[in-house]
Amino acid sequence: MEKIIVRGGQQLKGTVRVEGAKNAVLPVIAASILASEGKSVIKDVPVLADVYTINEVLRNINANVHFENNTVTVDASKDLKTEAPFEYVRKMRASVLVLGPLLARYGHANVAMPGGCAIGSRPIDLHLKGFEAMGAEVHVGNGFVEVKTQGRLQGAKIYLDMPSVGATENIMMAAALAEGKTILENCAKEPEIVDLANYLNKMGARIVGAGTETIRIEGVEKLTGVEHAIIPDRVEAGTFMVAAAITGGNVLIENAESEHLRSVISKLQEMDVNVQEENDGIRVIGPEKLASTDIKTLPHPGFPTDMQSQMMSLMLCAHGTSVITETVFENRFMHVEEFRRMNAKLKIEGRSVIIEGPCELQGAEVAATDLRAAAALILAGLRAEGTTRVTQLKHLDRGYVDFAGKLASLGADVERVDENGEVVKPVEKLKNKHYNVHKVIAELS
Ligand SMILES: CC(=O)N[C@H]1[C@@H](OP(=O)(O)OP(=O)(O)OC[C@H]2O[C@@H](n3ccc(=O)[nH]c3=O)[C@H](O)[C@@H]2O)O[C@H](CO)[C@@H](O)[C@@H]1O
Ligand SMILES: C=C(OP(=O)(O)O)C(=O)O
Repeated sequence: MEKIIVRGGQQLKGTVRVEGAKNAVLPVIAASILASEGKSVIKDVPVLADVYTINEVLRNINANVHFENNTVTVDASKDLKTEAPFEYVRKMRASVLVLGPLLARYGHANVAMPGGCAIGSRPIDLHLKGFEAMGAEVHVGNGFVEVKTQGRLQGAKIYLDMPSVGATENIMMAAALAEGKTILENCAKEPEIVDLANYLNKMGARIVGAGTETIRIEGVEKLTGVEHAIIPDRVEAGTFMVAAAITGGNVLIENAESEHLRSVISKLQEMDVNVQEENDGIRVIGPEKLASTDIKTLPHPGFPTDMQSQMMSLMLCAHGTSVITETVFENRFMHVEEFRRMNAKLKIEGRSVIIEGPCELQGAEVAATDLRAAAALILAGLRAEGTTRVTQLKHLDRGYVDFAGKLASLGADVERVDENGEVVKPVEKLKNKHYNVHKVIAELS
């Protein structure tokens, strides 16, 4: 089994560059199948397992997809199939984002139901209610959700019970090709929603209001492939900000967009971390003594749930009592048990975790329970006494490009090895696993 081995105690110094955002690129790649003519060229794409998974979903429905030099090219101009099987949705819930585009373009989609995952039950009822409001019939059975409509979808007024990111994206993509006007209220305001709307508008869509509570979409008859560069990953940036802070280091996080990170910056400052906004990114200088604070996760612009476990690592090292309250997902505390193995003093009370810091963190063998927990355990390992070994790295590879390598370039004593103790290069491994087969097929055809 592969593991990341961290020997704690090094202060991180230097510059690290943030990749394109996983949570922006997945909906953008899904949206590319709305283009019935022209090629879509998506740039600044991170080399992540999730990107390969969404590419596979698209290939499986007959789109032509290439991924090279951080660029994904999609040609969806020929007729596509309208089904996405469970093997992809199981690996990555964002596969359900093909529902809206397929429904809007073909009047039909049949996608495996995503099911629960380590952070909560994660239903898609709001996506489906939106499609129904636009005239689609929804049928759930045998582990699949089938949506269909006679003729085009009809624009509608839709109020989301909660500002779901995925529902906002799926409905916005469907409405882009619907007949008439859709008004989507109480929608998600995340930067990734704005990136998707910008991309759709370049394709020919007519969307206004993305990034606010109300999005208005005037449906158009067709969309065309275009070029688009993905926004920087605010969660990867935030994770490196914590890495700098937890080691008392001094790191410039290049390409980090401070406007997307206001809530994270504000909490770090409350903890006495020095955060400086520079022209090319954000510099973070860790203090000698971290102050405690409280955090409540909320939809954007509130504190992001995807930074909750990393901030928990930092709070373990802060002086005083800190409280984290998770309001977005009902089960996103699986990492607490793993932190306890590292001598962390914390307890769960309902939807909150109470942390008594500073804890004398000790290196231990721990298992990642989800994507962000993987990063959080490695961050704690940077500060712990002794050696930490983190397993279950499939979670990490979903959302971080060579996390161990980037930390090592900042001076961390960290390496990723396989069961024989051989050093693993995750990016090359991913490329070899996924890319070559398709390259050969493309060259032969
Ligand atoms: C690929 C991607 O972009 N993933 C992000 C996206 O996930 P995702 O789009 O799945 O998250 P949502 O915003 O939809 O989920 C937020 C909450 O709404 C609930 N809900 C959602 C849809 C629905 O139909 N019914 C319902 O009850 C969920 O169970 C959850 O409790 O936003 C989350 C919240 O910021 C992030 O943690 C994920 O990293
Ligand atoms: C929860 C996350 O992603 P996903 O929605 O793809 O599971 C995440 O990025 O932290």
